[in-house]
Amino acid sequence: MTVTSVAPEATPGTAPRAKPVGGGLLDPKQLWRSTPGALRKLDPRSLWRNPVMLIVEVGAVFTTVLAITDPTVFAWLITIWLWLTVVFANLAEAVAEGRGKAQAASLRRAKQDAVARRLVGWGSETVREESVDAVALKQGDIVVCEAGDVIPGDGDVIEGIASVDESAITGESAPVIRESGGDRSAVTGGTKVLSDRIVVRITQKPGESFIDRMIALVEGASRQKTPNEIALNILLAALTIIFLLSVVTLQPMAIFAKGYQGAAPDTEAINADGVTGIVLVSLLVCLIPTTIGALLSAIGIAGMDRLVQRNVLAMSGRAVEAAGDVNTLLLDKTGTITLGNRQAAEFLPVEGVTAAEVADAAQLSSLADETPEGRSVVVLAKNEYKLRARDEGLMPHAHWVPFTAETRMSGVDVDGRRIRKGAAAAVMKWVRDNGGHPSGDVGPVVDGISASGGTPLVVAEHLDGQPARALGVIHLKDVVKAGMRERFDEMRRMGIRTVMITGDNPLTAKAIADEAGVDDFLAEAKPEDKMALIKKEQQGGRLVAMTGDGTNDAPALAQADVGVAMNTGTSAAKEAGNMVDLDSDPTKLIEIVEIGKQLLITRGALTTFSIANDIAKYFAIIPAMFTAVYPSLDAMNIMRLHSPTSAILSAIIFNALIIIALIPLALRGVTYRPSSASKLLSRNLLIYGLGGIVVPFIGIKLIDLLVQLIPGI
Ligand SMILES: Nc1ncnc2c1ncn2[C@@H]1O[C@H](COP(=O)(O)OP(=O)(O)OP(=O)(O)O)[C@@H](O)[C@H]1O
Ligand SMILES: [K+]
Ligand SMILES: [Mg+2]
Repeated sequence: MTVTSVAPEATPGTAPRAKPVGGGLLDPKQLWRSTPGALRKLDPRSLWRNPVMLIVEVGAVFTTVLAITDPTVFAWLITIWLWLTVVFANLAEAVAEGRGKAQAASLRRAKQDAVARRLVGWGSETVREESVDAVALKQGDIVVCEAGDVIPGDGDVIEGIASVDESAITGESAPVIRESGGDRSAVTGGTKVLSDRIVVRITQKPGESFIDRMIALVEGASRQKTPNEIALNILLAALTIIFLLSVVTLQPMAIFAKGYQGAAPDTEAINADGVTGIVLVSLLVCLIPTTIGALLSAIGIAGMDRLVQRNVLAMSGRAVEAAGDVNTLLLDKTGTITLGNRQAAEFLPVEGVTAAEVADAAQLSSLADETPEGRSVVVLAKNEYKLRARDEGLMPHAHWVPFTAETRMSGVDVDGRRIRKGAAAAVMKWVRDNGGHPSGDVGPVVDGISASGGTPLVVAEHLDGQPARALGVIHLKDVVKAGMRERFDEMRRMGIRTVMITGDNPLTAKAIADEAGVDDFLAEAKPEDKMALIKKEQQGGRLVAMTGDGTNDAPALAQADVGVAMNTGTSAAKEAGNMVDLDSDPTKLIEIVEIGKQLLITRGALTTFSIANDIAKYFAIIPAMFTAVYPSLDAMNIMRLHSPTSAILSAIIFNALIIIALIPLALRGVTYRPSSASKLLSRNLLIYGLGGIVVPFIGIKLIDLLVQLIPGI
């Protein structure tokens, strides 16, 4: 089996976007621009959501008071660095938020002062047009938009067809078609009609438009803590309490040590009253998990931001996390795994019928079929058999039967002749229901096409007063996208099961599934089968991700843990899902899962690093502090720091600087290669756990070498 190669531009979204991601290294200018925001976040009313940092702030207030009442160089330096610790933490969050600000500003421009042309009395004899402010529109209002108008709100087209410039939200300059009925009826407020005229029924509530939600999202304003973040915060708070207690127990030890040693001279760290207040606060700040406390929300915002960079809007942080935990990926065959422009390649007649007759019937039945499949049938018949497409407009008696995923057929009833084309099982049933007998040579042709991965469409006709009969088969060819097998191998290494879903027959499904390398497939699936499959997976405790665009996908999108709606889809689909892909590229789901994984892994890695850091600091400072009073501890004082005060100050400075040093990593995410969860865990424990223990020893020692030059330390 080989993966068919196609031109690279044929696989939208599988290649990384060229868009500037601004990830990379942190721009110092960005730090500077975010500083006012970081200072505003010192307000305890906003800091209370971050318990670890709130404790640091309370400590900083406390040492400020101590430093004022009993000013020493040591007290002031500690105080300054404690405040810097909180500012650096706020800076991490502010920088992460700042990246969405520019995007929010350009979105605001798109929605500025639009005027709506509201139609009063729609549906009655006397329709009147009035001009109203777009913000005054209510759900259910009817508006009209003509070339040059900005669409004043989200809604569904109920009359007409127009080309629309959606670049304001998608960044894509090519115009798109929006028309009443079907899956292309949704329009977004702030986009611009380029040609023709449409009548739109507003579906949004005032102030809750798609653009409003986008602005709130990219600004991080509507970001709620996710359940995992809350759990991690609780864990951090618990660790904080443990460290708090362990710091408090140092006090009697210190007093005892002083009494026992008696003669040892007082230091600024330990005097006859025990450990000084400044030192107690410093120790506490060193030991509580400040690093992850500082970076946690930046990591979450950055994850959302990475999705936005790829033109995906996550409606909640929870959705992004769920993407990282997904176990099962449901992927449509046509358009996701295959290129999707399934083209008619051949007309194969049954015995007693000519290929030209099949082509003629197939073309007639496809005149009103706007699906890519239908159009390709018309074109092939024209090219191969010189059949000029009849104008459907000239056939007023014709009753067109549109294709639905439910019936899996389309066709026409005209002048005593009924023609159907569609999935073999569906059309053969129609033949039998209309008095016909399945002809013997249809089966092998259908199976032959299917086994090669093609889609067979059986063409049948039913003339008045005669039994229905199959005429032949259309061979629809589709091509598996390049690089699919590699992507699915990657998914497998991450422990994710991929399931291909298709309305096609089991033979075609199997051929494509084998070629693409998915783990499993579901053939002859109707929309409701998707829903059933999702529920079954979820009952086994698995998280499921899927994409969809049609109204009939909406229930499944709502049921899935990660439901990615295509922006071209219906408003029902967009409402139901928890993410929207502005590029409407179903392959994006794979990238979304990768981004979610990276978010979780980054958070895990930095938590490990932070806690390992705190433990290392404990062993770095405590011996240095107590050797003054307990000379026997000298053997443990492997770091040979200059003095107890320099040891503590160095640790506090290190503790603050490591936050700044890790902001780029928190924003960019740790790099990872797809592998199983347990392998990743052990690898991260090794790198970030061990690194977290070693780095503070080196960092504190280096800072100590500088700090000891300050007089009074
Ligand atoms: N325009 C059409 N007219 C008649 N039959 C069609 C048409 N398009 C598709 N079919 C038939 O209906 C079946 C189901 O189509 P449907 O679009 O639901 O699924 P699919 O395209 O095979 O897979 P996917 O769910 O990935 O889109 C197809 O396999 C084909 O046999
Ligand atoms: K710390
Ligand atoms: Mg389809």
